[in-house]
Amino acid sequence: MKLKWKIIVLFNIFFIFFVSFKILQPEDEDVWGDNPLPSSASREGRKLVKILEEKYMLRSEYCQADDDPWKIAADWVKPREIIPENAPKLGCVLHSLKSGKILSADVGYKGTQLKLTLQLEGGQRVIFKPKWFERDFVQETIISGGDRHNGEIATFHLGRLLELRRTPIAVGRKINLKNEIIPVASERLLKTFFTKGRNQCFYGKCLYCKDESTGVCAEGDILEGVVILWLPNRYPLKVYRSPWLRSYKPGVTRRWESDKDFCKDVIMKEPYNSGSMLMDLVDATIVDYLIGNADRHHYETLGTQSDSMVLILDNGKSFGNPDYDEYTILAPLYQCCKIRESMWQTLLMLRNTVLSKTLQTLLSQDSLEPVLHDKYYAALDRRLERILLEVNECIVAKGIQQVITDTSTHS
Ligand SMILES: Nc1ncnc2c1ncn2[C@@H]1O[C@H](COP(=O)(O)OP(=O)(O)OP(=O)(O)O)[C@@H](O)[C@H]1O
Ligand SMILES: [Mn+2]
Repeated sequence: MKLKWKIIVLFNIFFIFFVSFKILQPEDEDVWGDNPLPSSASREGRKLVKILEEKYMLRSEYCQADDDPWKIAADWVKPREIIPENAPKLGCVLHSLKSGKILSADVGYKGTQLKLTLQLEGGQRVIFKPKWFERDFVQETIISGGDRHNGEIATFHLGRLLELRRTPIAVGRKINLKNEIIPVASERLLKTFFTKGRNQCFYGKCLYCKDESTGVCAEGDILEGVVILWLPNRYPLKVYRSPWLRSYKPGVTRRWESDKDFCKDVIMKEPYNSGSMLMDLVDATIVDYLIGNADRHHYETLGTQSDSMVLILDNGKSFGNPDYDEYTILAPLYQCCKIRESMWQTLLMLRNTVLSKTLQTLLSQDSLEPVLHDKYYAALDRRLERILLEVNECIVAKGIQQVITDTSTHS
């Protein structure tokens, strides 16, 4: 064959290989299934999701022989965070929470809702909030209904993604009431056990725990719920009434609901006139709007310093309706028109479904997956946009200097 023909044949072979490779190459968009990111954001978004998954997914569930999970978790707690940004042992702690032997079980310690206080092997105290609803159950109103155990799990991981890390460590667990609770239950808890058909039930002791009609039932002996790690006692919790408290009485409204200048008064007074409290409340508001929690009537700080963090404790009244967004939850944000720069940047980063995609991956690691009904992922992305819209409106009205506050000062 002449050289010229050899070159033509070789060129054709190369061309065929090149075209076949391009045809067989997997489409990037496949990763997103039916719901691709907008094309302009897709490449950047995919990269971000990958980075965040890399950062936040649990690598190993298992503890090393010399790991003490309870000491690890207690050492994590600092005045402004419950877990560190980088927590490679989180898998070990969550695994211990969901599988640790239950040494004793008692009625809930505080609060109005049914819960258990458990002591796990190694002496760790935890709370167990039981499952009441299926994932697709829609609550009648924003403040009605019992706790959603899955909301506690989702909010813990959402708190990590938002770089707040002020939500208590929570993990799904199925407990066998007959084998794991009844043999170690306190007398006062045991007294509240009863059966309904073949299901084991109990009604515990709390404000709303009355009798069998207010009890919760397992499926057979197995009760699904969330285990929440108790915070170490070295920091006393201090309770504050939220300035944006709802009235809870039909027909009665509170001042913040009608007074657009309400925040002006709040920021003049203790404890909001200095320290980190006001901006911590704005952070909590953002979490609450995303999860649909209109029930943060009180909040607690970890410790009593002016920069002690506002804990985002008790997230059970969440994820009750994926199709309804309660605007007034955002009142501290749109009335005060202030947001920390770090929070703003994080929210901007999580746009274009990065939030929902990443959270979905993180939640898929919980043994109770799916933790949330699919509809809530669209709700999270929609609510995130709404928050950013409010921030923009504030910037237009007041100027960026007034609205975006410096992270380093917390306030
Ligand atoms: N992880 C925790 N570590 C330490 N203390 C906690 C923890 N979780 C809850 N508590 C304490 O127990 C109280 C009641 O817990 P929680 O708010 O979850 O219960 P609740 O029954 O839903 O309360 P409420 O009726 O006020 O809504 C909290 O206000 C807090 O003081
Ligand atoms: Mn509650």
